Amino acid sequence: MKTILVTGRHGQVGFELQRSLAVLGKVVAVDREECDLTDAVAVRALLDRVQPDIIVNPAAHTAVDKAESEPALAQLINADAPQVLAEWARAHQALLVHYSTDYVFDGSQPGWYTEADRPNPQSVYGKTKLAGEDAIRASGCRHLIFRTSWVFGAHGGNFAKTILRLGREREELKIVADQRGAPTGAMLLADVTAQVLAQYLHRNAPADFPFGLYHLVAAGSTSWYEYAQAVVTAAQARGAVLKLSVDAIQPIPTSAYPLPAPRPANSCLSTDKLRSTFGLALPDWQQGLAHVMQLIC
Ligand SMILES: NC(=O)C1=CN([C@@H]2O[C@H](COP(=O)(O)OP(=O)(O)OC[C@H]3O[C@@H](n4cnc5c(N)ncnc54)[C@H](OP(=O)(O)O)[C@@H]3O)[C@@H](O)[C@H]2O)C=CC1
Ligand SMILES: Cc1cn([C@H]2C[C@H](O)[C@@H](COP(=O)(O)OP(=O)(O)O[C@H]3O[C@@H](C)C(=O)[C@@H](O)[C@H]3O)O2)c(=O)[nH]c1=O
Repeated sequence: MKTILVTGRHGQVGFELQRSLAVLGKVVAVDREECDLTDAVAVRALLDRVQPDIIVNPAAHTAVDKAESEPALAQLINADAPQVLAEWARAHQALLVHYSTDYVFDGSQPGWYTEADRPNPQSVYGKTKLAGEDAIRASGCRHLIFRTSWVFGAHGGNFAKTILRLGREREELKIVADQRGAPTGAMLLADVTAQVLAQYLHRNAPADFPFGLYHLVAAGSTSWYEYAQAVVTAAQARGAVLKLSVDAIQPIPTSAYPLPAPRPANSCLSTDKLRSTFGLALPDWQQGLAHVMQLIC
């Protein structure tokens, strides 16, 4: 039986991976206490003890604005730690599965970003996540990097839950309407990860598996403003008591909502490569959101 190590088990994606990967082998899921990614010695010791065939690393410094004031910590978690995992994977012929972000792009390009498009991150978070990708590629290990966007789930913190909380507290909300992307369910990310890993394992972990970088997001796109409207509409349909009505959400430009970290205006990622390589269909973002709203409302 294969051993699969999952980091960040209390995170949105780490939580869902424990369920999705259980059918593939023995899942060892660790949290920050058991595996502090800022401590390379401890990380190597854990890897030596667990001897994973597959390392799945959803753990990251995901506080986008906070990262601006703690770039060294973000670098340690988002770039240096993946390098440690990758070097161990390379030395032990293990597969490393890693997650990255739409924030590696500056968002100035129209249309859908493909894996061939040049990243140009504008935030510390985006820069350190790209450095993590680069370190994994440079290591020469077997790897799958899934770039995703706007992750939500029932477990953990995310934009949808923030809107629900604010909707209980406030009668009005102003939400940026000029940033577009695809809200992507943590469950979908975990399930697609499991599907791809099943193909890898069923083919007996071949050296010529199509490793590499894949964009993995739900189908469709929206703005944060429309996304907030969808959350409030779904919550009200489920009988949630909110002070906020959908009509009281106002669209604003990014310039009217200044934050420490810049966000890309266009976060839309093409999933053509993932779908054609692995024969997978990706549902609309609304489908995953409806499911999560059932769980949290
Ligand atoms: N959230 C999003 O919108 C998006 C996320 N991604 C990427 O997807 C992946 C999964 O994201 P998501 O599940 O939302 O992230 P979360 O923020 O929900 O979870 C991150 C996890 O990382 C853990 N972690 C943070 N610092 C350390 C550390 N020093 N040592 C060990 N563990 C640590 C956290 O531990 P603790 O529970 O103790 O805090 C937490 O469990 C990440 O790589 C992220 O960059 C990409 C695009 C969008
Ligand atoms: C709460 C709030 C946010 N916003 C805007 C700010 C921002 O532009 C946008 C999203 O807000 P947040 O700060 O919640 O989301 P943010 O932390 O930027 O989310 C990002 O997280 C990282 C981890 C990723 O990798 C990205 O894909 C993306 O999901 O909504 C408003 O306009 N009004 C509001 O009341």
